[in-house]
Order: sequence, then structure tokens, then C-alpha cells
Amino acid sequence: MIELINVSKRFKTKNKTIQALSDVSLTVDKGEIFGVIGTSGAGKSTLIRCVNLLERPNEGQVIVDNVELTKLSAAQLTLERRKIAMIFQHFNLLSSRTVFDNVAFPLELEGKPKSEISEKVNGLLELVGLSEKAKDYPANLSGGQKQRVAIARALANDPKVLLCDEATSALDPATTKSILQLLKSINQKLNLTILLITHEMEVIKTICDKVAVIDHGQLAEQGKVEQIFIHPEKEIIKGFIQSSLNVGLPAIYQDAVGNDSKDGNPLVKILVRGNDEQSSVIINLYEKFDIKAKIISAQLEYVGHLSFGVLLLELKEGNINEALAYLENEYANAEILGYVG
Ligand SMILES: Nc1ncnc2c1ncn2[C@@H]1O[C@H](COP(=O)(O)OP(=O)(O)OP(=O)(O)O)[C@@H](O)[C@H]1O
Repeated sequence: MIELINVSKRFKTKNKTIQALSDVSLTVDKGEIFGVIGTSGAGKSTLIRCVNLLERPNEGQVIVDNVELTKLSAAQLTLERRKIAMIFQHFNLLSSRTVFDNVAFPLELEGKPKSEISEKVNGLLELVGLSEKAKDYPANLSGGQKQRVAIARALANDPKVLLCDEATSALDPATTKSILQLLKSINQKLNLTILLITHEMEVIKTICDKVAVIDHGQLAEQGKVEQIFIHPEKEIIKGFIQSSLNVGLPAIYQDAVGNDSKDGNPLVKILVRGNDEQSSVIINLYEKFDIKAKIISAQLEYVGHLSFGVLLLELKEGNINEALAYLENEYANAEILGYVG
């Protein structure tokens, strides 16, 4: 449905040229939710804006629904853009229009008759759960409600593709969750293809089928979300995964931890990834090395059918040195956080 082929984009400022995208290629299949994650300045916004040619690439092709946008005239492009809707971090609603009139706006531009507009808008407001707010103005809505209006407006022209530019970044975690659920249900009900950009692994984990990681304008890694979570290759994606796991040393341990093995039992942080062998670390430590592992803290997450997470263990008794060597061997990210008495 969306194809970027060897897309590059440069910005020229007074005294330098910024390479925002370098030779980016990606394919989003019909009905898929595809997420692009990257840190600030990595090129996410530029990438998503290249899909509807809000930014025109210097090189490469952009193909949406089998039409090569990069070859179209301005008039043809205007027509094709109707298939490509977009929502933004700051909603971009028209403050002088009611909720109903915001959603009606693209249909009015199309010159649709009033009765058709009314039926369509009411249906969309029901879809996003805002029928009761039809007469309210944006200023009287919460952030989540504003994004729901923006989503309804984006769907007014029956697009084939929805582009989401950090659509939940301005929202609190609970509202983010509800907007992501809405996007997922729209994706399923309407078979709408969604391309989103985000800096939060949580968004990727919650709704995306596939993910690409962008770093300094280049795609560092891409694939199915499950595969990337379980077998991340690049350091940058490992960092994103770790940042989505919030396991830290509990406050009561922080003062008690020493740096020397003489200070007591090692505290070890281990990243476990969804197979039985890895998750049975505690049994293995006991059976192989007589270690009694105390769980200090833990977080397990599920991506599809696979689990991954972090375990923070205090290793007691048994053969500590051999156990540590075993963990280092078997768990690439095993890390000793300190020692406790
Ligand atoms: N219009 C522009 N003119 C000049 N440089 C630009 C322009 N737009 C983006 N850039 C530069 O291109 C690079 C990529 O920017 P982009 O906004 O795509 O990154 P991003 O990953 O979306 O960042 P953020 O998450 O902070 O929005 C940055 O170095 C940015 O400063």
C-alpha cells in the first residue's frame, strides 16, 4: 500500500546541508499498522511527510496504492492526497468550528450535499465515541477528545492510508492507551493501513504489526514487532526496548548496595526473551549451581504470543562465580548492579 524506494531528503540552510533521510526504503502492506521509531532529530517527521509529499524527496520514489506520487502533477497529487489522511501531535483542529463542523470541513471542501455530510459526520462521531460533543468547541475538549475529533476528520474522505505524526505524544498514558485502541479498532473495522511515527516503544508494542528503527536518517532495522523485540540486532533498538522496561533498583536497596563482591550477594539484572529456556533462569540457577535466587523486581511484557522482560535477582548461596559466568554466557545483557549484605 505504501512503498518508499531509496528515498533521500536534504534540507539546505544558510550555511549547511542537513541530510534528513538517506536512501530509505520501506514497504507497508495493506491493512498493516507500521511504526517508525527513532530519537529526536532522527528523521521521523521528514519520513512521514515524504509519504504525502508534504516534503518532496530529493531522490527516490514514493508509491501509495500503486500510484507513484513523485511523478504526478500538482493537480493529480491533490486528488491522490485525498486517499492519504494525517493526524498530528497537536491535533490541528479549527478552533472557531464546532466538533461537528471540524469533521464536516473536508466534506464541505469536496462540495458534498448537506444531508450526506450530516449522515457521514454523525457516523464518524459515533465511531470515535464523541456523538455527545458534536456541538462543543475544541477549547472545551480534553486532549484525547481533540485527537478523536482529528481522527474522525481524517476519516471523512474514506482514506486508504492514515499517517500518524506522534499522535499520542501530547497525551497522558491512559489517554494514549485509549487513542491507540481506537486506532487499532479503526484499522480492523475499515482495513485501513496505518503508518505512524513515535519515539515511544510502548506505542509500537501496543498496536504495531511491523516496526522500523530510524537513526540519523537511515533505517537501522525493520521487521515484525515480535521478531525485533525478541532478536534485536542493533544497539539502538536494544536501547528502545530497555527504555520500555522500567525495572530499577527499589529504593530500600539503593543505599545498601556496595561495589565490591566482599559487600555481599550479587544483584543481577537479566533481560529474558520469550522462550522457556530463558524464562526458567531461576530453576537453572538452582539446579546447576545450587543458587537460591531472590526476585527483587521483575517486569514481563507480551508482544503477540511472545514474552520478554527484565528480572532483578539477588543470588544467594551456591556457586556464585560459576553462576555469574553462566549468566554472562547465556544472557547477553546480564549486568551486575552491585552487592548486598
Ligand atoms: N525544514 C527544515 N529545514 C532544515 N532542517 C530541517 C527541516 N526539517 C527537519 N530538518 C532537520 O532534519 C533532521 C530530521 O528532522 P525530523 O524533524 O525529521 O526529525 P524527527 O525524528 O521527527 O525529530 P523530532 O522527534 O524531534 O520531531 C533534523 O536534523 C532537523 O533539524
